[in-house]
Amino acid sequence: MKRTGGGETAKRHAGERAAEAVDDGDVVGLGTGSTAAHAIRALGRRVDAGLDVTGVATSFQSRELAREVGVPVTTLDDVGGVDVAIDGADQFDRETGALIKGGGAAHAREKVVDASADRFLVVADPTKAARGLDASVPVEVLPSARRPVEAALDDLGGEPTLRAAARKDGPVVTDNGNLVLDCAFGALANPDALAVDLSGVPGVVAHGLFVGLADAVLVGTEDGVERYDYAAK
Ligand SMILES: O=C[C@H](O)[C@H](O)[C@H](O)COP(=O)(O)O
Repeated sequence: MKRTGGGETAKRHAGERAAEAVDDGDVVGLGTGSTAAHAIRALGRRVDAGLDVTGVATSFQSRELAREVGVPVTTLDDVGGVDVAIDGADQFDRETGALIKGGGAAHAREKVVDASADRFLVVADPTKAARGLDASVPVEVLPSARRPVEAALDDLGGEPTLRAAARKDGPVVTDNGNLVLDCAFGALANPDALAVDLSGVPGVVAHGLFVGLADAVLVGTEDGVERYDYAAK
């Protein structure tokens, strides 16, 4: 999947604002992607300044970055849930706060961590804002289930494409050892219903529709941050 651009300054503003919302003693879900990375770096600076936090990583990449910037990491096994999760999005519906995630193929672990959060803050740049959702939905599938899942996605009105690796011959393989089908549905008339349908397909590990999870989306701009609040969960 093509990673969307978005200005680095805007992403940094969003990430830094989210990191400011973390309290001393919090367990923090560490999202994946270029915008969440700004939040992890900002958290690292707050840890240097004395903040006591522990992170739960959502991917190999976010764990590596956390270690690099000095944010101690633990696992959901150890803590059960997080106080606040900070994560990016590929597209969000301004009206409802529904998200499409998984541009970095990390959405399975992200969903577990983000859903376990008391507060889930999404960080984004303005290119992610939309009226409704119409981006392709990443669907992580067991390798052995690829063909039947493709058929089921087709039955649901989607057009699945196996995500190819950028610097390896063959497909993207997720941190969980699975494949990703990017499924185009066009404009999503009912994301909630589609989310339920996708979750019910045998062989689907996780899909990138995050409906009713976000408490707020912080959209960085060149000058500051716009905040959208939602009544989540
Ligand atoms: O799998 C990756 C994640 O869902 C990311 O949070 C999402 O793709 C947004 O990434 P970025 O902030 O780099 O646009």
